[in-house]
Amino acid sequence: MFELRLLCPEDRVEAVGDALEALDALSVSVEDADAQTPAEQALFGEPGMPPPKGGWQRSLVLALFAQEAQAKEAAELLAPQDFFEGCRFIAIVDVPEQDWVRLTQSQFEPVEITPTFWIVPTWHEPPAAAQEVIRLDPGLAFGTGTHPTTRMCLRWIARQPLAGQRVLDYGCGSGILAIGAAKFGATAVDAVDIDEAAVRSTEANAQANGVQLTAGLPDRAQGRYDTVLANILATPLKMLAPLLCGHVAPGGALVLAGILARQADELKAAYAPHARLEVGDEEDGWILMTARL
Ligand SMILES: C[S@@+](CC[C@H](N)C(=O)[O-])C[C@H]1O[C@@H](n2cnc3c(N)ncnc32)[C@H](O)[C@@H]1O
Repeated sequence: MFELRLLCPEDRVEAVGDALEALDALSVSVEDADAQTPAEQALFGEPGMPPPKGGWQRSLVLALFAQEAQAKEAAELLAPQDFFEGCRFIAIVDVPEQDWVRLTQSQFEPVEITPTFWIVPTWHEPPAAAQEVIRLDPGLAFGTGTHPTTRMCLRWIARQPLAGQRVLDYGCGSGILAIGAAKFGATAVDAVDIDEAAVRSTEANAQANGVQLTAGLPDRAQGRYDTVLANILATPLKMLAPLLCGHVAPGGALVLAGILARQADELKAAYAPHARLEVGDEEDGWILMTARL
């Protein structure tokens, strides 16, 4: 295995990742180039820090190729092109397959949502107590179950009588919430995201989990839903208030995450004309807010 390593500014990461995948990279992963330094950034924001929009300011893009010639060819093809601007080629490194697999796998362990509901990477056996399992491997889209905001939404899903419901996952990322809703009985699930890579990732993950859903860009959300889930961030959630509430059927549930505890009041105020938001869960400084319309 050969790893092509590039340093990319945040706004080039997606284009470069897509191009490397199109050139037969077996996988593309992204890391914080400033990890372990004072400039290290939290991926999804932390109390007191502005959340990075979609990634780190300086990202290390790591593309794995089966052959060294493929990695060299990819570097040579991409280097002269405009979209490579601002990126710096670092190296092509021979990575022993076993090390790479072990390293990736060691970073993603099964995640317990409830004692009987687990997120399990494909290389792990589900725990014996698991009755509901979402199979998910790390990819480019957000949502592996390791972030508190995702876990709180999944815990909420596990507590609800979703059987027969129409559910919307707005800002689906990997599709983890939409897949969870389908596993817990929702019969019509729409998953939407502004990021096309997230839409593709959701489709692939749904298929791998044997669930039916429709994934697309935000205009794919149509009509009213019994449950609307949106794990985004406080600022877009405030702007989306009329739109999200407009998608909730009378008596339906609205579930919002990606909100820091100290942002509860501003969210309540933004939603007040449409819905009465309450804090439903809290973990590591993040809250889940819900409303019944
Ligand atoms: C924090 S991730 C959540 C992913 C997944 N739903 C979860 O719970 O783990 C937020 C997602 O919302 C998407 N997003 C951000 N702003 C959006 C908007 N205005 N409309 C739709 N999707 C948006 C992002 O592309 C990203 O995939």
